[in-house]
Amino acid sequence: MEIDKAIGESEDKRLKTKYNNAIFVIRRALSLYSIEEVAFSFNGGKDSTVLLHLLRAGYFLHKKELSSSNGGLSSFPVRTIYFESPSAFTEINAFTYDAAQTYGIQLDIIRQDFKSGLEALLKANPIRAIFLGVRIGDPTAVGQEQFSPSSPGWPPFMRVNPILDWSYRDVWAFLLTCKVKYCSLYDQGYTSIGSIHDTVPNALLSVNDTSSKEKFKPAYLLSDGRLERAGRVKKNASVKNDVGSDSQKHEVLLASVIAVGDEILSGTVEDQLGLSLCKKLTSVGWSVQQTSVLRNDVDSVSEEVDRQRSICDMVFIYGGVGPLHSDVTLAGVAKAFGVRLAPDEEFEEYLRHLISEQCTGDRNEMAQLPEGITELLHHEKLSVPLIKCRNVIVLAATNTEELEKEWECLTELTKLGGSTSLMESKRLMTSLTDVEVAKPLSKLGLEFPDIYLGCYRKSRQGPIIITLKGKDNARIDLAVQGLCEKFKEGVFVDMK
Ligand SMILES: Cc1cc2nc3c(=O)[nH]c(=O)nc-3n(C[C@H](O)[C@H](O)[C@H](O)COP(=O)(O)O)c2cc1C
Ligand SMILES: Nc1ncnc2c1ncn2[C@@H]1O[C@H](COP(=O)(O)OP(=O)(O)OP(=O)(O)O)[C@@H](O)[C@H]1O
Ligand SMILES: [Mg+2]
Repeated sequence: MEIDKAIGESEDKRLKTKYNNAIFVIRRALSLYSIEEVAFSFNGGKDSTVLLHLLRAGYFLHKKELSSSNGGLSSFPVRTIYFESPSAFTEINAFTYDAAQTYGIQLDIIRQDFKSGLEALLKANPIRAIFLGVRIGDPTAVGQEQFSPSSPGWPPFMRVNPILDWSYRDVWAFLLTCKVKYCSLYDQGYTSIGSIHDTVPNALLSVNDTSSKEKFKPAYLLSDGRLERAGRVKKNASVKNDVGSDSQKHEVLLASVIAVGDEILSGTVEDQLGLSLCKKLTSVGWSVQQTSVLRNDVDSVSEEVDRQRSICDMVFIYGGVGPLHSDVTLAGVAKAFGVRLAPDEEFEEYLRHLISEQCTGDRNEMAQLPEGITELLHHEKLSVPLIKCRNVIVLAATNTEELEKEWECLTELTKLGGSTSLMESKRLMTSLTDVEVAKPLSKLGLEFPDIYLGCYRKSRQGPIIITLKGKDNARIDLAVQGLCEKFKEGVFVDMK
């Protein structure tokens, strides 16, 4: 079998591992289900094309083991389904039909939507499992395993995803190493192909050319595989790096700060990062709603993150980030969002640079990130990008110096401060007793509902410090004036 031979002869260790794992999944499926009970969902895309060749190789190896025959593979008996749509690219249709002919595949063309088509297919055939070329990073891969039952509301069958853990680069390494044909659109800058209405060549492959027609490099030259869908026209708005939508622009943004560390709870280590973060957030106009310290425990983290992410605009979490057994923060964040941790090739690359000589094996546990929700925020000053999972920022800092650097980069990258309207504030000190100020202060609160009034004392007998905060300086001045009028002159000292 030429594919098995090509991979065997390749020196790409990673590709060999991916290939062997995929073949293992295929052979497991072929042992669990009879050949009449399986189907292959083929659409001429690159992932589908990889799967076609893996399935042929897997089937060949499976058959060889059963019959100890050494013959070639002239036909491929796995039922192959193609959902043909009027909005498919002609190149995709042509490639799909061509491949079927080349490899002796009997194509079942379905001209219905996925769900209805599958319902009819399963009614008419004993199919129990369907092979798909779904990969981590695809929007539909979230929550899937290599064997995943179809979703509730879909006809019942097993989705088999042999290349779920393959990266964009793995796909191209396979297609190029095996020298197999793929759809011509990939050589014209298309990196992921949907319909003619939502797919254009990937702008990241654009070649600056003086002639009027824009040219593109082939898909396999895209260096950052995470951007393979950049050629898909987005259904809803653009990806934003800045926090706070326009509707929130004039509201105070709410933050929650979470520390993870048994050592903080036992008093062994003092948490200085929380204090520093609260100061920083406040200084750029955020309102910190809560700080919490959690045990190094996945469920504690997931429950707290889940709660805070729905209440606050942004959650900042630190501690418990790394490869140790106690480093559970990312697992907790993943669980809070109902996704799993999955290897992130790009992050792995950064870590490899950082700890290259200590890196053993082909998997780095630290490179596992919450799947489908993670955005890496790069900054030239950081050796490893910051991790942002929707509205949760995972900080790797372990001391205030490191935090300082991460914060600086974060504010530059996300406009943390720029998108919010800064709060104005004033502080007053008085030696009046708390009994004397209590009532007038609560009255002031009712008169100025838009002004935040905070009080604290440095000691039981010492002076009281009153903070007034709001978005409008004039309103703060008015509140201060209102407060002073309730007392004798000179009892409040302006602390600036
Ligand atoms: C064979 C097959 C099985 C599918 N099974 C499911 C499923 O179990 N659950 C689900 O939500 N979507 C299922 N889908 C739909 C895909 O997840 C996804 O919606 C589709 O591939 C995306 O195509 P689109 O971008 O054209 O909408 C299935 C699709 C195919 C082709
Ligand atoms: N119209 C379709 N007919 C049959 N199978 C399909 C169809 N659309 C999607 N699939 C299945 O879903 C998988 C994932 O689709 P997806 O579009 O992500 O990958 P692809 O088309 O193989 O490659 P690309 O990401 O380059 O478009 C396919 O590999 C295929 O198994
Ligand atoms: Mg596709």
